[in-house]
Amino acid sequence: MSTPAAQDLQTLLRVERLTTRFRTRGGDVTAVNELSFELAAGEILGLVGESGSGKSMTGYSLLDLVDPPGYIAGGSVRLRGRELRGLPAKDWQALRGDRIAMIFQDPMLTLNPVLRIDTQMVETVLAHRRLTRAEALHRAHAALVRVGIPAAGERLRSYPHQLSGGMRQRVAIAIALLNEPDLIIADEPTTALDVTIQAQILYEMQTLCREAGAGLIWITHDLSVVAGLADRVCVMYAGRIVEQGSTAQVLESPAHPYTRGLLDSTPAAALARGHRRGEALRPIPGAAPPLAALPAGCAFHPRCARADEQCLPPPPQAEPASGQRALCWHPLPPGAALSGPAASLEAP
Ligand SMILES: Nc1ncnc2c1ncn2[C@@H]1O[C@H](COP(=O)(O)OP(=O)(O)OP(=O)(O)O)[C@@H](O)[C@H]1O
Repeated sequence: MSTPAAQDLQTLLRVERLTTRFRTRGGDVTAVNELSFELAAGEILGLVGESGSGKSMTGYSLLDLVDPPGYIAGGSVRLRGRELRGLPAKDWQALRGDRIAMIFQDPMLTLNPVLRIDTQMVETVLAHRRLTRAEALHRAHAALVRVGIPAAGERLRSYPHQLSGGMRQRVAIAIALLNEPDLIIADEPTTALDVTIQAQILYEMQTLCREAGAGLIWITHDLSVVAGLADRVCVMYAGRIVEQGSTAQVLESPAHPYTRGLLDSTPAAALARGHRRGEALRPIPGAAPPLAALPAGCAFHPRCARADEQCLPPPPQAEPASGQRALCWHPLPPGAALSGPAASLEAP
């Protein structure tokens, strides 16, 4: 039998009850609410949800990059068994860009506009590795090739403003991969790219994770990206993970009515499930609530056709070990028909 410490080592990342709040004039609001999930080495986790559900803030919280008025209010983040919460700033500097890398929606959060690409990449390598400049440059070149940048040698001598938006994003991704991190957190980095380039980058990221055993958290609102990329999925709503499980489980047989609603309002997913072209998609009625005015109990209940008075107390904690994946009093039964009418979601 393995000890808890040994189990921690097998699990690349273990997040328990991570909570992040913002101080506002009306009082504190909770943007990341008791998040718990695990990630194994070589595994890809898709973090999905509507805008404002807390996906990016989760990424920043994992990297201890929450700026005031935000603050991490509690929880634990362990990387290979090592607790990261409460680490001194110098330890975080050593970790970021080395063992943990983040790829942002905006590549200019990574790139320095006044430095050539080769300078930035070589500095990133040498900050964490005892290599010669020539070796670091070789590594930078290889990273650019890996993300599909043509004429990589020439690009290395460019400044960021000389590159297209798509090219800048690929350079930012190459920088994140430079030191072969254990954990990569990618926040919608391919949303603005052409579909062919997006597909190439998704393929490269998948290969990298499989070969190097890196864990990848891919933040997105796009379920079709998750379907093609992720091994497991966490679905977020109003700061909470409302459902998690394997990609096949969650996308083919969602247990939470919100996941079901997301799927029913996603064109690519709806088409894949046999919707006819031109057939109306079913958007989720209403809008996500502001954090400052979350409904009592399950935050999704005002938009949920399955809701009743039982949904007013907080929903039960999901316990994946027992097979319960959804934070819901009325989860959809396993294998509920997806191609037929969503009777359970339609207004009575
Ligand atoms: N400075 C702030 N003060 C108060 N609330 C904030 C602040 N910054 C972010 N929030 C809130 O935190 C919540 C989570 O935001 P986050 O950016 O993580 O959402 P998201 O799911 O990544 O959305 P998107 O897909 O649009 O990036 C949002 O509801 C947002 O209003």
